[in-house]
Amino acid sequence: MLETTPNQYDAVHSTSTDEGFGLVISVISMQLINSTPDQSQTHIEHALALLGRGGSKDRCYVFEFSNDYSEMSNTYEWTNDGITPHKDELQNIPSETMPYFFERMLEDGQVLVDDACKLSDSTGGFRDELLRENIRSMMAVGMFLEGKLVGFVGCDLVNRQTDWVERDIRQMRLVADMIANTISRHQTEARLRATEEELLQANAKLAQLARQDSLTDLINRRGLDECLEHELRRAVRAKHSLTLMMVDVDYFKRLNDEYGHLHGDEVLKSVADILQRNFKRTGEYVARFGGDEFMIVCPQTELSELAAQAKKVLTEVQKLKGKLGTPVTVSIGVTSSIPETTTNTDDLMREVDEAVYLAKQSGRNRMELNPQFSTD
Ligand SMILES: Nc1nc2c(ncn2[C@@H]2O[C@H](COP(=O)(O)OP(=O)(O)OP(=O)(O)O)[C@@H](O)[C@H]2O)c(=O)[nH]1
Repeated sequence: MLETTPNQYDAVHSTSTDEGFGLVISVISMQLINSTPDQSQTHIEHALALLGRGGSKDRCYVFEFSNDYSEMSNTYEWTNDGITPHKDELQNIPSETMPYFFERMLEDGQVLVDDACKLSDSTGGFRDELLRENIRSMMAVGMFLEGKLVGFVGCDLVNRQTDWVERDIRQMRLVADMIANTISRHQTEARLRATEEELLQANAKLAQLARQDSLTDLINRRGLDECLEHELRRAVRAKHSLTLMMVDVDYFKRLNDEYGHLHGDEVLKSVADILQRNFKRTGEYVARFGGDEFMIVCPQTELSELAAQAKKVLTEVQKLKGKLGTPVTVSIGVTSSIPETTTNTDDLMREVDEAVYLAKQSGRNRMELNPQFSTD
């Protein structure tokens, strides 16, 4: 919320003196310099209000041109009590509807009208628009950025007339410069923020890619290491069980050799899909460990439930033959425990590796628990 102190009020009621106007300008300047892009609307409108009240104007406004000057829009407006605002209806006004105004603004950088009733017929649509809004006197002063006209700041007197003097133009030009700089600074800051946001998103995407296996879209070995470490620490703290399951495609090298590498890739993707569908509870992670090996981390799961899930995986993988045309099976090793504070992820990896080895030795296409967790 912007506050105007009693001194500032005194000042805005006395801008007919240089001293009064100087004070108003310094108030406007201070507010605009300190404003951030999200305060832009409030602060620029407040600057227009100070300008309007000080100079007993009825309406003060900012218009911004499109890059090619084909149209202009009223972007900020202040109106005195009892004066109709026009901002909403003055959007994307084509320049060809007011050629007189555009030509004067582009050539002189300002348009001054002491009395709209005295404008000649050659001013066409511009005079008609002023009279339609009951504007007798108006002044518009160009806003320039690096020499380019980007819009204008203006004011109207409604149903009353004045002869603008040099001091009025000078004051308006100062405000126009300050507002132009503020808009430009806010646009630059907004662009900077957008770039920062893009960079953050790109970094997040890179971080995600660094943890993702490109063939299966599962998390990769690096991602698995992070998840397993995290879940292990959680299980130790909460004293609950943690299960690690390894799924290894049987005779995958032979499959590659006989049917080609691309076919091998299809097998890996299909197995990954099956695993993802079967292990998607909160805290469960499916990772491609490398080559034809997958790992699943399951916190707090009953062994009997895991055995059922593993059997389901074995069955679904066998059924891939229908889709892929070649027999596919996997061997599954499982290790599960309530970890000690001294347990580390290498321990779990070694245990699960032993379980898979056992499954391979015992004929493949089966699941083995690490012997110390026999379900018998
Ligand atoms: N198509 C394909 N093959 C891969 C990929 N990564 C690794 N491989 C192959 O996977 C094969 C793994 O073979 P092995 O480790 O000998 O295992 P296996 O033939 O499945 O034997 P068992 O595990 O004992 O049943 C190797 O031939 C690798 O070249 C991949 O991304 N795509």
